[in-house]
Amino acid sequence: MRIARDLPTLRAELASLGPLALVPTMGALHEGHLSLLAAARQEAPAVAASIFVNPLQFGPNEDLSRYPRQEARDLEMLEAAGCDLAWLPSVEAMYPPGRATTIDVEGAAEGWEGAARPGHFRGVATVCTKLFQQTGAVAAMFGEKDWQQLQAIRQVVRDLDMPIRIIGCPTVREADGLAMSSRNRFLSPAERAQAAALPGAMQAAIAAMARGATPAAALAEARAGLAAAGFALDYLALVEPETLRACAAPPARLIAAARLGGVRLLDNMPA
Ligand SMILES: Nc1ncnc2c1ncn2[C@@H]1O[C@H](COP(=O)(O)OP(=O)(O)OP(=O)(O)O)[C@@H](O)[C@H]1O
Ligand SMILES: CC(C)(CO)[C@@H](O)C(=O)[O-]
Ligand code: BAL
Repeated sequence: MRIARDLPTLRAELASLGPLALVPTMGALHEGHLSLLAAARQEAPAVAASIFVNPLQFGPNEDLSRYPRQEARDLEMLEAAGCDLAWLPSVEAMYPPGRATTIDVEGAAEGWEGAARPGHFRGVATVCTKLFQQTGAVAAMFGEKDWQQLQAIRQVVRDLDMPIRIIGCPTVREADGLAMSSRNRFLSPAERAQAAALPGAMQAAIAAMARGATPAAALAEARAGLAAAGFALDYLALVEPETLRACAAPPARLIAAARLGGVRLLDNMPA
């Protein structure tokens, strides 16, 4: 596996690779990331992964400094997964002094995560645009776990006529249903045992609606159950899958964000 940490090296390595599918990550890799790498193999002859903890997408009071970093282990995992190229830019390589351009995305990026984390999707859209430009990837893989992010990136690529295919990949879950996430490691053992109640409550709400319960009643019951289980719910809502506009009833996407202890969990499911 080739490793590049600056743009000249990246360009030199790219010259000897064929068309590329890119897996953008912030590192601290797990099975969810590996599923994106496996899917990338189906999209192009060469596979690249980027690891970059992007300061631009973190708010001033968020967890940038404690975001998990484990580069040596990540590189071993990428190598074992058959990745051809690892792109690990420094913050200076990604954002040299004097930069003055960002990508502001509205539409799918409005509300929900966009409201809870002001500036977050500006940071995500800017870094993804740069990663697409830097690598010239023909396809990029994103997890459905971050559903609004996936739709926001599709919005950017559509609006800016970018010649890249955006591929959404299913959420990989732990045995008890919790969506895998790099931040799950910050759950205490008691919180970890409790965490699967989030997807559990979402599934129960979807099942109740399928049996004829009104969405309002089904979601109210899920909210009450989660509050009783110790979650601080940011949102639990039915939305149109692509626009992320709130909608009254299925068919829809059920999206949720909830805090358990110091950890913010995201999840979503078709409803
Ligand atoms: N459980 C998962 N299943 C499928 N894809 C995932 C999963 N978790 C993360 N991804 C995807 O991997 C890519 C990189 O995500 P990232 O590096 O932020 O990992 P993460 O586990 O989502 O970490 P975080 O704790 O920041 O949410 C994103 O496209 C994300 O949606
Ligand atoms: C897409 C991404 C790598 C951009 O920094 C990040 O938001 C993530 O890991 O989901
Ligand atoms: N996977 C989403 C990246 C973030 O939380 O900033």
